[in-house]
Amino acid sequence: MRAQDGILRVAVPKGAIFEDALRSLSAAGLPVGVLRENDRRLLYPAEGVEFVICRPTDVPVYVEYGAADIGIVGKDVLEEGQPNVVELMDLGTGWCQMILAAPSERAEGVREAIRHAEVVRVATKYPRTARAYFEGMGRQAEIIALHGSIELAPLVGLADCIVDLTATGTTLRENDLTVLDEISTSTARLIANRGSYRLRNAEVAALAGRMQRDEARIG
Ligand SMILES: Nc1ncnc2c1ncn2[C@@H]1O[C@H](COP(=O)(O)OP(=O)(O)OP(=O)(O)O)[C@@H](O)[C@H]1O
Ligand SMILES: O=P(O)(O)OC[C@H]1O[C@H](OP(=O)(O)OP(=O)(O)O)[C@H](O)[C@@H]1O
Repeated sequence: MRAQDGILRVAVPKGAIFEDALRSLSAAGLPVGVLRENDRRLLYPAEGVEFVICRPTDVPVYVEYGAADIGIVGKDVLEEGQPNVVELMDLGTGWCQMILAAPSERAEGVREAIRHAEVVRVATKYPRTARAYFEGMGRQAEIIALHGSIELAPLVGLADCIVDLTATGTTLRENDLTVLDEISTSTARLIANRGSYRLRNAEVAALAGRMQRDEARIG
């Protein structure tokens, strides 16, 4: 485990929230100009800080274990993984919705199957979230865990429906899927390692204080 008294290390997610994460970190005065999303270089020492670029789902892992002091990650990932980290701030960026969806032509059938407590097959990248959603309704589901392109699964008979994220709605539309239910909404969060938060509180709190929230999406 690394000591928490060195240079602050920040985990930055590549992908959908990369640019917004850079904007937030830049607003806090961090020198993000060195970062390149698609470089093969993954560790970026900069002035007074060090950045790591990783997959979004891995950000909380680096932060929980103290390999990074702080990081930026979607609320959806936190709800799914339940990492032991401090959630410092809702940045308001990276808005998206977790939805239940099915092929439009079979949407009514899937709705009825769920209503009659039949076991439906659900493809998702978020198995815990999907299971909790069905259990919350007193329903059972067979969860098929996938890693991407979830919308494909019900089109080829791998699943009846999906639990996945939507933002613009383009992917649902392009694949003729209908939203059956809105499960939750997600925005990007600033998270901190518990030890870093305790031992470097002034530094971490000051940094969070300088970050600008995108108020439009904060409820
Ligand atoms: N279409 C979208 N528009 C805006 N934000 C999104 C969208 N899809 C996902 N997000 C948000 O951005 C985060 C990163 O999504 P992205 O699609 O880049 O990574 P991922 O492929 O889910 O992650 P991993 O590679 O670790 O599996 C998500 O956790 C979510 O909070
Ligand atoms: O509503 P939209 O704006 O179309 O965005 C929704 C898509 O974005 C995410 O996919 P991502 O880009 O992460 O690719 P993936 O399918 O490989 O996970 C999500 O899983 C949807 O597929």
